[in-house]
Parts: sequence; C-alpha cells; structure tokens
Amino acid sequence: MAAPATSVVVLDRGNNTTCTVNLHGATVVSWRVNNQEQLFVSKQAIFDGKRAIRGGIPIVFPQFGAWSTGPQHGFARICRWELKKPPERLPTGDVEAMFQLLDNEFTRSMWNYPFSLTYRLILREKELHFNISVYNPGAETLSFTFLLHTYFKVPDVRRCQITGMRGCTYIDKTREGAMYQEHRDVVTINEWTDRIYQNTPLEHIITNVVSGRKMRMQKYNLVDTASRRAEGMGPVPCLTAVKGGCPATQRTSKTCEVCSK
Ligand SMILES: O=P(O)(O)OC[C@H]1O[C@H](O)[C@H](O)[C@@H](O)[C@@H]1O
Repeated sequence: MAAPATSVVVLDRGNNTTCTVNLHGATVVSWRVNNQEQLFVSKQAIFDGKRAIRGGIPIVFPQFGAWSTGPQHGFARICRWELKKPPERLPTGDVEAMFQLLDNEFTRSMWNYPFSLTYRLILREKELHFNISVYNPGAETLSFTFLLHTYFKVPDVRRCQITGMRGCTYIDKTREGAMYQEHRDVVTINEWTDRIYQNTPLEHIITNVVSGRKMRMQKYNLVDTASRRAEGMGPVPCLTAVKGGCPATQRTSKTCEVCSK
C-alpha cells in the first residue's frame, strides 16, 4: 500500500526556530522561535482532515462568519492545499515555502467561481511573514472576505493589551452586532470578547504574549482587525480581516507579518 501523502510541512530556520504547516487548510499549527511556541492550539483540536483545526493560524476564505452556501468561515481552512514550493533557504538565511489552493468540485459546490490562492510563508529569525495572493482567472469580479485567524499563545489573557484601536469603530458580536467606537489607547480583553475593529492601522502591538513578550503585527491591504476571547479558552486570538474582492482576470495580494519582540 502506498504511504499516505505527508500532511505537515516544516520550515526549519535552525536554532530551534521552526514553522509547521498542516496541509489541511494550510493551517500553521506551530511557530517556534528559539524553541518557544508562539501559537495556541487547543488540546481538543481534531486532526481528522475534515474539521477546521482549532487554533494555530487557520485561513478564512472566501467568507468570514456564517455563510448561507457553505460552512462558517468558508472552505479554505477545511480543504487540503498543495505544497507548491517546498521549504527553501533564501540567501538571507530565511526559509520560504508556498502553498496553493485551486477551485475544485467541492469549492464549486459552494462558490461557483474559478480561483487560485497562493500562500507564501517566510520564516525569519523572529518573524513570520504571510502573503496571500488571490488570482481570479474568470470574467466576473470575485467578492470575498479573507482572514488570517491567528491564535497567539498567552499565559494570561487578562494581562494582554492591544494597541492601535483608539478611535476605530467596531462591531460587537457579543451585543448582537451593535456598532461602537473605541476610546481606549490600549484594548484589554478581560471578558468574553468578539469584535471586528474597522479600518485599523497597519500595526498593532500585543503585550504579554508567550512568556511576557510583545508581538508586533503588521498588515498590508488588510483592512480590519478582530479581537476575541472565547469562553473557556485562555489565549487571545487576534486576527486580520479584509472585506474585498478581485476584479476579473486580476490578482490581489494581502500581506501580514508577525514579529516576536
Ligand atoms: O468556531 P469557529 O468557526 O472557528 O469560529 C471562531 C470565531 O471566529 C471569529 O473570531 C468570529 O468573530 C467568532 O464569532 C467565531 O466564534
């Protein structure tokens, strides 16, 4: 019997700095910097190749949230992606890998459009760089939502602070989607939180992640930022979102970088 195709890809930069990607959803399931894990994956995560992996960095596409024609948060996180370019060391010493998802019968059953998603990851000394390129070969404009649903590891979510939200309006999903404006310089997450901050700046600093460190998150062509703390879940997921689209026969690119400081 043929050996089952491998389902995880490891980018190894040396010095115990690695990034592990599960081809199911191209989900980053581990990011270690000097052997220190930066991401949270639930002990209850199920790796059955069907359900979304609970934690790490799932990719949400083409729909953020409930979806009338398919599962919540779309299909990208529950499809098996192809490894387009195996991990390769760049002249800088960084390690790059690329993954691809094309439309298929399963995606067409929910979203009847042709597309090509290319996910490029670069593992740097203390940074992880993500670039998603959405190519629309078709004649119709694609409308979609895209997120990197990052689950950072934090020892005590109540001590986390997130900068950059002051003045932004937000949708509070814990209050039936009511809109509010943020007045705080730094946002803390002391209670059940499920918010989408709109038109946020390009950079956020999140304090007290991992063992009291800071995380810098930078994003390009990603409009909003969500913050969330779920009941019974220690760590704070913080994620970036975009409501956007891609014109016919064109490509659009979204980039995010997280840096452990
Ligand atoms: O449970 P999932 O389908 O993975 O969704 C996890 C969460 O995703 C986002 O953060 C939404 O704002 C939340 O409302 C949702 O609970």
